[in-house]
Amino acid sequence: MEEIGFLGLGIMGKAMSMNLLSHGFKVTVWNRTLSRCDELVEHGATVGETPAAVIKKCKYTIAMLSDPAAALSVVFDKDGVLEQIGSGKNYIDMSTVDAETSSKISEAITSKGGCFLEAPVSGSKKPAEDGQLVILAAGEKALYDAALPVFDVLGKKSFFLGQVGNGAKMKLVVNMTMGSMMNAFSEGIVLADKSGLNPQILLDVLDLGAIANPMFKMKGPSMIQGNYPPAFPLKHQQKDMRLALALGDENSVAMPVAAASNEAFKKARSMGLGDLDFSAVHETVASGKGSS
Ligand SMILES: NC(=O)C1=CN([C@@H]2O[C@H](COP(=O)(O)OP(=O)(O)OC[C@H]3O[C@@H](n4cnc5c(N)ncnc54)[C@H](OP(=O)(O)O)[C@@H]3O)[C@@H](O)[C@H]2O)C=CC1
Ligand SMILES: O=CCCC(=O)O
Repeated sequence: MEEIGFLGLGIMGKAMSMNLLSHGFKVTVWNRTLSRCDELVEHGATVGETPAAVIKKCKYTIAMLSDPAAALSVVFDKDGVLEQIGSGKNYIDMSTVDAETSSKISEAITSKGGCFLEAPVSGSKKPAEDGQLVILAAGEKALYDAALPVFDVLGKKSFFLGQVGNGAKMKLVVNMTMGSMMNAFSEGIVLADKSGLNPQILLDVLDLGAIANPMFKMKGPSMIQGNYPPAFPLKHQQKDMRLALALGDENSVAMPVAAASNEAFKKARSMGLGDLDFSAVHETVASGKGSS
């Protein structure tokens, strides 16, 4: 595959573009805060001064941006993707956004002759570093097929889910489930502790039973310590809960558990925890500052 463009070098974008470089891809990077490109340049990347410059240079460009506002801004604003997109150019947005945002981007790109694929991912910082993401792609099938050599480096499994919007929806359903599980887990840890049990033993018991899962196993020990080093920032998890609840509204699906979990994540944001890992929602229970 030719040179890959990469827009957005946050926790995920940095790990993913680093991974592409270490697998021999030529990568041209851009980040809103340009200094974040420096480390990638040390590992062989080139810098594009604007999203438009990256699109001009590369046949394939990937974006990994924080939220719908960022994804739209990078495409539609001055010096954005749309200024250089056209026939022969391919844009793959791997950010977690809602189906409406993704469709807007898709329409703008395809109406100028470019190809579009949405491809949000499951898996966090470590899976991104290790090329173990799960890729949830939808849109132009020919672009999906062409991108498989890249997805094979970034992930352990790729799904093609059909029309644009299906990847975004699948991602939101997964993260809605994950966010609700995290709240139940936090309450369990605090309940064990306050009722005189050893939370570490709770982790051992959970890990041997029917609800054992990698998230509890990986995050439980640091949650008990009150440590929340950011892998998946809490502000992004709350964004995903919000977008999933909107999807529930559109489809008349009652989601009382997700709604309560969203309140807990909002509370955590109001406590200044938005840049910590999403497991920091534990503090809303542990500190006695719950959503009531
Ligand atoms: N972290 C995780 O575990 C996972 C995250 N995701 C999703 O991936 C996406 C990226 O997440 P992550 O890397 O963790 O997030 P970060 O907060 O670490 O990075 C966000 C990136 O978006 C850029 N950005 C934010 N606002 C704008 C804007 N208005 N214009 C241009 N660029 C902007 C930031 O640039 P700047 O450096 O200038 O701020 C940065 O490059 C999100 O959609 C998230 O939900 C999906 C799976 C896992
Ligand atoms: O969107 C973030 C997902 C985090 C994960 O799957 O562990």
